[in-house]
Amino acid sequence: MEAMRHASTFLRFPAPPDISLPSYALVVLNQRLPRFAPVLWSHAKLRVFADGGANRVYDGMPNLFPEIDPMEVRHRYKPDIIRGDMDSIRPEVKEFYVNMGVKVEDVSYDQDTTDLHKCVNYVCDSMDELAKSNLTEAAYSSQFCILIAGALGGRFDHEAGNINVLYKFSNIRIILLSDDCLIQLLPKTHCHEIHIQSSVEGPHCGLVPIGAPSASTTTTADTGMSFGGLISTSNIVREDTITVKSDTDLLWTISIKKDF
Ligand SMILES: Nc1ncnc2c1ncn2[C@@H]1O[C@H](COP(=O)(O)OP(=O)(O)OP(=O)(O)O)[C@@H](O)[C@H]1O
Ligand SMILES: Cc1ncc(C[n+]2csc(CCO)c2C)c(N)n1
Repeated sequence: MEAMRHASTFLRFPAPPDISLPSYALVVLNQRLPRFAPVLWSHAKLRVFADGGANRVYDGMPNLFPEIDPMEVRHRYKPDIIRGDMDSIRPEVKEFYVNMGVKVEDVSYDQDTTDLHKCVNYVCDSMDELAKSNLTEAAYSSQFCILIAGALGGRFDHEAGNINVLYKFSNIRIILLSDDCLIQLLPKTHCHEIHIQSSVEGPHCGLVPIGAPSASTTTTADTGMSFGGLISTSNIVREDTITVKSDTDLLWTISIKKDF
């Protein structure tokens, strides 16, 4: 079985010279903007604000650059699109981005999917176009990922909806991020090789079987896990590379360091 490689090199600043960064899109949600948002922004191929996520960049990005005029900062961080049901973006924020020429797409006719889901659909459609023009299918699927800023914290229904998007799009690498941790899905179709970036992440980590119980998950040892039974939380990363193989899809989570 083919090993899938994971490495949160996108968090490292400056970008490591010896390792190529994955090609990724950035989606900003309506939750506290991570302090490392400018690092994620700088290498993103596509930048999308999910509805009220626009308010977070408009209000929060200037705070990360206190020495620069707030309006100048806002002009520097211009997204490719703002998409969602448009019930959270403030009118003056919408006007600001529309005046900059940003497309604002109201997709409120769909009341069965969240704004994050709608943004992931947009990224997939855009990347299909890019893939056709630029990359081979294999290179595209192995390298490309979607980083979701502001996916955790606050309302649990939103967090659950965000995690559900990982399962709905299990064939795409999607990484949920907050200031404190990241979460991604490890599909059972692959064995996984996680290369820990110890300057920016760890040591706390977990493997959580939310969708279905696991009769066998192998890391350093072999164990069964189930939600309601044993789950692997409050672990400490002890190796540079973690390998995981399971008979069920698992959530991988690791803490993000406070001081990088
Ligand atoms: N507290 C939160 N925690 C995690 N994710 C959030 C939170 N608040 C919003 N989000 C994410 O940001 C996206 C956009 O948020 P926004 O508030 O604009 O959405 P919404 O669909 O209007 O939500 P609501 O349910 O409040 O009407 C949501 O789809 C969700 O993915
Ligand atoms: C069973 C069920 N529960 C809740 C909603 C409502 N809902 C889910 S996503 C969404 C859009 C939010 O931006 C809304 C309103 C639904 N449709 N079906």
